[in-house]
Amino acid sequence: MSYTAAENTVASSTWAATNLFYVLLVPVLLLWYTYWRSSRRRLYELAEKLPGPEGLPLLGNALEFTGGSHEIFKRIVERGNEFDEQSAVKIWIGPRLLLFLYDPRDVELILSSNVHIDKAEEYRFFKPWLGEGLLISTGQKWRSHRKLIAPTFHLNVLKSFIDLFNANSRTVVNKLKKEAGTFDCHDYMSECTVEILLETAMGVSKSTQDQSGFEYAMAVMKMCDILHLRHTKIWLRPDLLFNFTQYAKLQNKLLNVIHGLTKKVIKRKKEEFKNGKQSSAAAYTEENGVNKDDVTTKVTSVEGLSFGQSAGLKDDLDVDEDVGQKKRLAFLELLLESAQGGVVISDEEIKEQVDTIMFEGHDTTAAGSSFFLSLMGIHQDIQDKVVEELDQIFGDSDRPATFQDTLEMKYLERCLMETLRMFPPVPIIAREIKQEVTLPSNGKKVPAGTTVIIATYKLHRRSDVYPNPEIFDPDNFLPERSANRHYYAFVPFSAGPRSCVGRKYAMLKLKILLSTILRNFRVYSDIKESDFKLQADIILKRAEGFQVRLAPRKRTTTAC
Ligand code: HEM
Repeated sequence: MSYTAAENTVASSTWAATNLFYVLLVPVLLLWYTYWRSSRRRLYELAEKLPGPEGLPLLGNALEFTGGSHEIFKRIVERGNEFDEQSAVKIWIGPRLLLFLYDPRDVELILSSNVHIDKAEEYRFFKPWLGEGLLISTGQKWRSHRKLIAPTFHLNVLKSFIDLFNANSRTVVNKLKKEAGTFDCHDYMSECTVEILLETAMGVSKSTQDQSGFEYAMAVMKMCDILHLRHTKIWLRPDLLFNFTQYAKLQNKLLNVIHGLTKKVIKRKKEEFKNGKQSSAAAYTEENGVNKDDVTTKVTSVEGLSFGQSAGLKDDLDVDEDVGQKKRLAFLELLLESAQGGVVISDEEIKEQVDTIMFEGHDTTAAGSSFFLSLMGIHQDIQDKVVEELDQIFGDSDRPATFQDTLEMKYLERCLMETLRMFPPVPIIAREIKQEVTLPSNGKKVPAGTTVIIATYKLHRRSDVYPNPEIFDPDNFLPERSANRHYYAFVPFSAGPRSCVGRKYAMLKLKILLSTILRNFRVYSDIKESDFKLQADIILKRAEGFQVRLAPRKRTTTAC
């Protein structure tokens, strides 16, 4: 078939246009690249002066992140040790400059700031899951939602949860009785944590819950695996490539499970709210006659520490308990009440905050409690001391714990702190630096555009701060040892304006849960902490699972 004159004209002009496009594309790309490099000149100049391992052209140090989670974690820790003399270490992931900080003075500079509050670019992988929830939002939205949510984790509200913490701890003890031999305690801790969150922060009563708690916990764990892969595998970072992988399909399935639960929780709570039904905590308090006067105690600092952070540090959770009998609402109740006018918070925003609290409140405490049980299993002498303290508090009684009891669990608290020191469930915190800063530790300048990573795991193992940092020693948190320590040398819950909003909730719940378990069982572990295979996940975990054995305690009765 031959071309007509008109077809020939069209073909040749298309060809000319294509040629022109390519002729123009090259200089445009060159121009763009020159502009991009020159706009980053300051970043390259300052980065040059920061210490760090050599990288490859274009890829930088991205190849350090190959292999499984455990290998990556091990490699990063070993590479970090090579730079022990330095207070900060830079790496490049492609064009992104990352700076690891582990000197308490530098950590203070970032965490105490009201300016450096923007989360790193990497947090965007959470978006399909958590939307603009408290963990990743920024600016005015974060500020107003933080102001709204922080009071729902006030000590006065938390005290109304104590009976539910006790009841759920008893349930997990009964479930654990079925375990003979070695098993992974994380599954139990995870399920129980989800159920406690549903009953307390979400106010959904046990009778309306179903099996979805366990399903949810498993989906969260798999979601974290996918997010972790996106953090470490450079080719999974762009959405364009990720969306073509099998991980994207799996992510959609998991999000259906996760969002399915949150939507169900909000729907139920809205219905209850409409019908004027009170929350599980309020109902429990009323039914069981919890002393209302008990709800107005002053802020309590234990052994020089104030619920998970150094006593010298204060945040918006440490406001004076001066509200008297004024009613404070639990998390979801308050959000629903605030949503009535639709001005303070929208339905979509409530969903994002519920997803955020369910994630942040669940996986972190599940890991913390599982590490604690593993360490008790290893250090039998330390476990003896914890049990001795519990015996002094409870004697032969199998009564539930009160708030006052938790204040007396001083040795258990030290063990918990030491667990969070050695195995911080959130091993790194990342911020995007929008303004150039000078590091107090070495006077070096950090350029705007850097992703600063607070390396909590490494910070907590500094030998100049903690003598024998690799040894599990609860006495590290004796008041006399903590007194002169830099406040920012212990930040398992972060610190400053973006500190963990669930810090007090977590500490109170962990004390009741773990004391209940130890009042009922002796814990054993055959794996020493030096042999733990730590996993570089979003949340720090053991790759081999949290393997422990339990034996019933002699004086144990059916319930405590
Ligand atoms: C042992 C338990 C916990 C640990 C170690 C922990 C640790 C942390 C850390 C390190 C951060 C800062 C993260 C970052 O900046 O990237 C954080 C933030 C947060 N945590 Fe926790 N957390 C725990 C339990 C909880 C609980 C029980 C809740 C809620 C019930 C919770 C809710 C949150 C929220 C909402 C944020 C974001 C706060 C903001 O940016 O304003 N966490 N947590």
